Amino acid sequence: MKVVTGQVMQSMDKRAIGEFGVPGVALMERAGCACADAISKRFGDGAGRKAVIVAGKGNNGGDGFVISRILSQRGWEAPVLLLAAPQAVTGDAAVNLERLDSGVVTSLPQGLAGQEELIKSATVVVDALLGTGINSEVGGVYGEAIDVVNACGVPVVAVDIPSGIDAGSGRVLGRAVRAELTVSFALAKLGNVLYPGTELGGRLVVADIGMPQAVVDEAPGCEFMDRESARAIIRPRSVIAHKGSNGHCLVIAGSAGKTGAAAMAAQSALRAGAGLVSLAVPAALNPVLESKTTEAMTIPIGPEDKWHFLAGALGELLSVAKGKDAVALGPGLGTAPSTVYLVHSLLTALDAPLVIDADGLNAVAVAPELLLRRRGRLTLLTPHPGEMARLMGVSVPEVEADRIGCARDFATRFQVYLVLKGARSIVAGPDGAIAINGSGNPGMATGGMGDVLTGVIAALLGQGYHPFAAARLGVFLHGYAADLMAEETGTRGMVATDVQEALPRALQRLTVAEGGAAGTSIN
Ligand SMILES: NC(=O)C1=CN([C@@H]2O[C@H](COP(=O)(O)OP(=O)(O)OC[C@H]3O[C@@H](n4cnc5c(N)ncnc54)[C@H](O)[C@@H]3O)[C@@H](O)[C@H]2O)[C@@H](O)CC1
Ligand SMILES: [K+]
Repeated sequence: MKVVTGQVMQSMDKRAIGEFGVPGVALMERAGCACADAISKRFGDGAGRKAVIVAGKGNNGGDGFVISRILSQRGWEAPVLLLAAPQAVTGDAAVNLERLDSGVVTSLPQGLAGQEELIKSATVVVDALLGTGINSEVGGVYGEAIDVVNACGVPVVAVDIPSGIDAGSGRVLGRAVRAELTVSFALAKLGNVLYPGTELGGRLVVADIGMPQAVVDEAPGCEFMDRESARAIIRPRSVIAHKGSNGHCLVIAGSAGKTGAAAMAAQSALRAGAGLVSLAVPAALNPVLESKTTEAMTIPIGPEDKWHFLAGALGELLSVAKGKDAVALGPGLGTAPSTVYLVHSLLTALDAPLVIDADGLNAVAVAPELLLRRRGRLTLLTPHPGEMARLMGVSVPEVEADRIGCARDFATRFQVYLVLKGARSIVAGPDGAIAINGSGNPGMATGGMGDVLTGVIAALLGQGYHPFAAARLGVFLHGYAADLMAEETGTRGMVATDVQEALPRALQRLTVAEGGAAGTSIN
């Protein structure tokens, strides 16, 4: 599913109207109608139902006027509380304001004070205060109105996006409405799918409002990874496949106390469909990993009494890496200076597609310019916000304030593919392309989940997926496996090996056709 910024959506509206001759009032009619339909579907129709529409003076309010008219025709009582003088309403919104029966609209330029009882008596409150036109922090009467709506205890349906959310980032501009359902138009906005906006919007429905297909197709946006997008990437496995044709991955991982990271990365690569997995570990750890893993082949590297990799392991590792289809570097490596040195040498010497995580990233952060010396070889990094901050030399809050910007900036500057992990992981390509992952849940906020993702992505790279496809499918599959686990056992107490073991089921669900896939509800 494509998602766009609020600004892109506004220019799409202009293009549809100016270039394709679609009247703005027709777009508004379909937008209002889609909201009314969603409300009817959720609450039914007929007498005894009351929708209180809280409207601003822009086109978001205009949609609210249409909703009032349509619900009234369906037997609802649908009063409009307009936070402006009627003469402040212009354009398509004014056309729809005039179409309302007298007595339906109460003009309240001073705010909602005194309307609390009416609002509390509603079946549903419709939030039509602010949409993509929001241009500053919300305060004054709009801010107070948002507080009243949030305090009323009645289900709220947001028109396009909860009022107060920045459509380009999902940020709360001062304060924002909390809705149980959001009906967004033509395409979802970034603010509908990124936190905290996505959480405040509740369930999201994206409605077709008759935007010309060319306008939709040509709009610059990014991909939101949902089941459909994952299915479009995933390739069927050949019935005559053999272990050699499903990719041989090498995992370079482990140090004292971190054998689990190595085991999970290797095992997850197998669970994500790798044909063969070799696991190179510091020699002293080999007995532990021999018993921890069954299908993966362990390769002891370096002196028998060493619990971490030494710089001198380069030659051994390069010969082990020969002929491998993908290499995963980093899980549980530790940060011993000689290991960091080894990672730097491997960066410039390894030819196979390379996924770097965890301590591998900490080593890269010391000298990120080494990435540029990989000269056209494929590199994929999977930092969490802390690692991203170290890679960029900025603070974690700076990363969190602009996750897409940071991911894109690093990926284009260092010509790598990058997954910035976290709720709604961001995938960035060296050309600046962006995807946002839609799967996953808070149960994943535990140690080892990153090692599982590294294994999954390495397996996909090894099977020949393009790195941007491997990263997008990998993050979705990883989160989707966790979602399947959560369906069964909830999110508390979920551990990384649970997700690892659910990977085959997630793959199976994504490759078996789903009946009745019509509809655009995404969560
Ligand atoms: N033809 C179109 O452009 C269509 C637009 N649609 C609706 O129109 C919305 C966008 O409409 P607009 O561009 O009129 O913008 P909005 O209705 O989102 O709000 C803009 C109005 O709010 C004011 N405003 C901005 N930030 C504010 C703040 N922080 N506090 C108080 N007031 C603030 C602006 O001065 C402006 O008057 C979409 O979200 C969607 O709901 C739909 O009807 C589909 C068609
Ligand atoms: K709204």
